[in-house]
Amino acid sequence: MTALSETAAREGALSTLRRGLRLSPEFRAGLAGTLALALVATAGRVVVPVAVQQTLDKGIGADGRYDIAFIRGAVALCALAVLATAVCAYLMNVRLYKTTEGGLANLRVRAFRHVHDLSMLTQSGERRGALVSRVTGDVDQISQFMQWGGLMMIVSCGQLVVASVLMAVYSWELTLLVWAAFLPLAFVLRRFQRVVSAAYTRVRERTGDLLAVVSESVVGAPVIRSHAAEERTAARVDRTVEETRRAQTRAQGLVALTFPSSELVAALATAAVVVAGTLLGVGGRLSAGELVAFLFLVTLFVSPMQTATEVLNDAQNAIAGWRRVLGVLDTEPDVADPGADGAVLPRGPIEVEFAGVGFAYPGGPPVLHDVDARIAPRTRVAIVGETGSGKTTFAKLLTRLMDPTSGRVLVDGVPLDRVRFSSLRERIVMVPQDGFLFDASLGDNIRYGRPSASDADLRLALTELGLADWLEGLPAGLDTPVGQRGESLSAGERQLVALARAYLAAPDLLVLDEATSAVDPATEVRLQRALDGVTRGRTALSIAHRMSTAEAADEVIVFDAGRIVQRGPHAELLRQGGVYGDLHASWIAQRAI
Ligand SMILES: Nc1ncnc2c1ncn2[C@@H]1O[C@H](COP(=O)(O)OP(=O)(O)OP(=O)(O)O)[C@@H](O)[C@H]1O
Repeated sequence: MTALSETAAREGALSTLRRGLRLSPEFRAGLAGTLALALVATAGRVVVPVAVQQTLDKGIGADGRYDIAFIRGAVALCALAVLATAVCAYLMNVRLYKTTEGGLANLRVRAFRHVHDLSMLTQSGERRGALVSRVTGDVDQISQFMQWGGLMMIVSCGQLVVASVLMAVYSWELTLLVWAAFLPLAFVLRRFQRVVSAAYTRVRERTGDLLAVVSESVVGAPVIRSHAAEERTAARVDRTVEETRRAQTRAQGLVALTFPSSELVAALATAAVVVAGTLLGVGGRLSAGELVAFLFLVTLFVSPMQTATEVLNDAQNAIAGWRRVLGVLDTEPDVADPGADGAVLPRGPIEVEFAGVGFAYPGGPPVLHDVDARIAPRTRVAIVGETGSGKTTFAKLLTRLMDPTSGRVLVDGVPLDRVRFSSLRERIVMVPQDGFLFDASLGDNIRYGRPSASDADLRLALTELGLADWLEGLPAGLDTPVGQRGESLSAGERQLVALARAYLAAPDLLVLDEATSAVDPATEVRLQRALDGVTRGRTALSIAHRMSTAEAADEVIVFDAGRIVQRGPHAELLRQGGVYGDLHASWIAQRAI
């Protein structure tokens, strides 16, 4: 599987919510206590209507006389209830914030780790910005619901139950009337929820697209400027902003429809209660105090119905967010770590074997066909071939960034997919064409290969690679900041850092994708020297773009249209001519320009 899982996208809202909540067991921590607080907070609210009813019916007599002590007691009870409700609501809020923040932080970490575990192919199936939004914006949506909507849901449900029970105590006929008015609305809301859910899923998708387009435009700013494509890019960003706005407006519009309908039903229910309550009162079956208390309770019953529309809004947004986060977490890494069951490679130069290896990118034609090759330990091999002949694909299979479609890759006789990731990443290191530098100091970037290395270790490594003079020439030595993605260094210097990083990591098999960018003669000499130092005594495969690398290698492997067509030392291949002869001729011609 290479695309992100679609299971979550097809799943119903409730099942997504259930699965999402199960994913973060932290949400359930201390839930009983929070619910108890919610119950007290809700129960406190019904004290006021009951006290009013008691005051009207018992505190004030029909003859106009009143019992001041009774009324004082009722008022004091109300004040106490209001205070208790406020304190419980505060404590409940604090508890919910604590548990949800903890749960969401873990969810973010898990989603982020999982993105890292996914293979390169899966990651490239989704735009980077959209992947980022799954770990950031989508989790934020969940957070909003968990901290406000979720709370309201708990309180509202409690309020609905308590208000209904108390209303029934006063008059079951009037309670039936209120329920009869609201039941159709609840039914309609439930159906409507599906439409709203789809609208919010679209909002989350558009937001992900927006992040992807904006981040691509920022990262690609130099290319955009150099091709004077600012207007085209701005138009693309504008279009995505507009699509996001439209999706948001539609979703909010749908939700807005629910609010007036619940207002309307509330007004109708209240009017019906007044009329029917008066009739019951005239018939002697309801006192004035009971009718007033009932009307209070109807307000308590209605308010959860009204907040339900806002909660629905939040819940839909959160469910859409959960769908996208689950989409990441449901995706099985197709290049999986065998973990503790896997093999650990013993230290020492590595032997590599490709046995009948074939590979096709998802949905594409085969790009490697039946590749057989054995590379002896400590051999320095240059891989050459026309562009698109399959060299990088070969290197990615060797470093297990992807698995072959057919055949096997073995290191020291062990199939690569049986080797533990920890052992694999320690023993086999790939230096990509443009080794990514982080926005930190030069020293920290080199240390990335071995975090425990001291400054003295770094200096020694650079000296061994013949780069001591280069380090001396830098304004702040190892503390020199390299800027974002290493932009403060030249392309050649970035390659030097990438080589030093690999040298410090001391792998036993080194796979180098030689950079194609032209460098000045002094850096070229340094690079050659560093390359020699890094590969000495190790099994090393270099995807060679320079003739000098092929000449210096023990052996050259020539790729053509996904097959190995020639193999041997440079001088012998030169004598043979063929594809290597043509490549060599074009290198000579390039150098002459
Ligand atoms: N991520 C990908 N998805 C689909 N096809 C790809 C992908 N990467 C490479 N290919 C295709 O696979 C074939 C081999 O590509 P590969 O990058 O291995 O060639 P290469 O010899 O390293 O080329 P170059 O010297 O230009 O880097 C090409 O036809 C390329 O279009």
